[in-house]
Amino acid sequence: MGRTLNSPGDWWAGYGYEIPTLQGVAIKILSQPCSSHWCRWNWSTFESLASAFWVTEAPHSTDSANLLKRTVEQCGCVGISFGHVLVTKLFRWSNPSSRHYDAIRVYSVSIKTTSSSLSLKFISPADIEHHNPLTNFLENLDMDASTSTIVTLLALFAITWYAWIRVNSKKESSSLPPGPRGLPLIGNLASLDPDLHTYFAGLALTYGPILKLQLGSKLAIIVSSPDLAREVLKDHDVTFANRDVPAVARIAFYGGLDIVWSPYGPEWRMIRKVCVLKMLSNSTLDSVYGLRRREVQNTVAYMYSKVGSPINVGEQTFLTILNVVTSMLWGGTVQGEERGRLGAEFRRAVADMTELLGAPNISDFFPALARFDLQGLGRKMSGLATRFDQIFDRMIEKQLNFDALGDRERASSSECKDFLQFLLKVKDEGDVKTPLSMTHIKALLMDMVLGGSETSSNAIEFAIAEVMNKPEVMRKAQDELDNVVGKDNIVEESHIYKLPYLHAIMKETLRLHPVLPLLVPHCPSETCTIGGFSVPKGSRIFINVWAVHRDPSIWENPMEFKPERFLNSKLDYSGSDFNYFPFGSGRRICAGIAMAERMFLYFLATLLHSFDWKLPAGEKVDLTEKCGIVSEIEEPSCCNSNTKIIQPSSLPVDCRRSICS
Ligand code: HEM
Repeated sequence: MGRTLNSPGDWWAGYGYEIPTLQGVAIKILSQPCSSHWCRWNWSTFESLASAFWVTEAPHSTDSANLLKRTVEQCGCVGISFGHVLVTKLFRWSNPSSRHYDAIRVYSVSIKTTSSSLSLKFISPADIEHHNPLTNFLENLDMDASTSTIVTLLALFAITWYAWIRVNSKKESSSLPPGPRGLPLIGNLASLDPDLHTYFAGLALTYGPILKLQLGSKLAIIVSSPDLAREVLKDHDVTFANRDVPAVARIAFYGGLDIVWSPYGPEWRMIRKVCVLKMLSNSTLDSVYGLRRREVQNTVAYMYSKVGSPINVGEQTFLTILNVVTSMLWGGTVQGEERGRLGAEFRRAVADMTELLGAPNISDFFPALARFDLQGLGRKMSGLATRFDQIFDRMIEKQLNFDALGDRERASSSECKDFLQFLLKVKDEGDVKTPLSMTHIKALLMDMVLGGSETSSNAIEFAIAEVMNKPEVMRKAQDELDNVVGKDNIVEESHIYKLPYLHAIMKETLRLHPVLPLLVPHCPSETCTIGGFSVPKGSRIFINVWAVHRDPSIWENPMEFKPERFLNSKLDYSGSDFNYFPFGSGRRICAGIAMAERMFLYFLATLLHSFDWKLPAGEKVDLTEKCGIVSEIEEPSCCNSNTKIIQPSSLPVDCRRSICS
């Protein structure tokens, strides 16, 4: 069913030829660009449009076929009749009084071109609508010749464009990664499990290391192998350095003006630089070691007062980290009586927020429905965000009043003591290119409170729970601490660099429990090829670091908590090895690694050095994970449950130091 035209200039007007229903086609291969108004397309345009072409029948008579041929010759350079233009005109020439053509049908053709030949392959007419709506439409319109030509041209353009889109979208969908078949409209939403990381890992076993899910109108791509993670986060780092911002994140993070959700660009660079330099760099962290020390010691004192009775380790850890973060931000902490009450309340609010951030939301899958907030997640997030906003407002006001009261020395000092003060100073100084607004400042505070507290405290809680389930690991860590710190000394941050086994515990904890198991979803700014598959611009990319960290082809006995595997390993948190990247990799790697590492090691070292921890005989901590965007232990390691008691054992037998506070 094809015909090849071998030489430029060769042309063919078939009449009832090759395909019985095809009555006539005018083709002339253009060897020269054409100047005729009939033919606006030169050869290269012709080539580029070739895959989305339309051929139109000539009028239904031998004469008109000849006329067609003659006309083509007269025009000198008419290519394949683009849709109806030629035919319409020809028909009018052959029978100017009639507006009726009884046999016009449109067939789509796929045209393959090489430098000197053009082959036409007619797609079965049965597949194609016989009464083309455009033709009918044109027939029924009462137009003069020039209007008709304009309308025809416009329609033609629309058809060509539509065909081009269809051909491309077909091409695109055939090159997308594999994935489970979905239902019309909702795609795979019906089968989506809220524990995304385990659900995705299960799917990867069937569909391979890159797969797709259609979530309403949103395409999700899931990557679960080191090689493909490298392609996304290293080879195409810039393209994937964007975020697909969930609707609830816009609410919580002031429209996404923070570091985590900002699109890649100068504004993101500016706010990230400000935070990293002035809050999260090693030199700033060194300068505020006193704050960490004070908070950790306060927590130890609190635990000491509870020796012999159960404590909620997760809550205490969270509060310690939160106090460190807030005292770095604006000098505020929660102490005394408020500690238990506010700690729990604050923790719940932060956990609720991160849970909402990871929750499947119809507003994301069908953005047109976002304004209805069908699941009420936006409303919930608004309520939580307002509480934080009020705290930020109070702190900012306090800071501004403090400066206005004329603590001149402080106000004029270039040495800003806390981060909020520094941010307000940067805002007032006003960088013209990328100014920092009050909304930016609040968005950054939200990043630090949310990003800084729950991630680190959940990781520490996982570590304590794992260590408690493996008394031999606890013993080794305590032996190392006794050797380096001494039994009756207090752990200082300077000790942590001499504790390889403790480092190994941290790495192993983040291997088995990367607290952001799918990182923060990335989003390509343009369509890209990953693992040979097309990953369309705007899709939501989940990198399943949790699955990579448990891949038996990479890790021996991956489910076992075994810090020793890291003792002689070069793996670190830099994201340069895609077998292990709990903090992500590339441009959007975690901005708080230095702080997380210090807090984790210093706090865990202090807890293990200060107390013996034990579970009731025969008990194990259940480490089942629950995951929004951040994972946590499903059943908190808490005192409320009779079965999961974690306690520092009572003095004088078990407190490991003579000075516990
Ligand atoms: C154990 C603790 C932590 C872990 C495991 C962790 C992990 C991560 C991960 C996986 C990402 C996303 C990377 C990506 O999308 O490719 C991230 C982003 C981020 N983290 Fe952390 N994080 C921790 C602690 C912290 C702390 C303490 C802070 C700051 C106080 C922080 C601030 C941030 C920020 C601002 C981002 C966004 C970076 C960007 O998009 O440019 N994180 N973190």
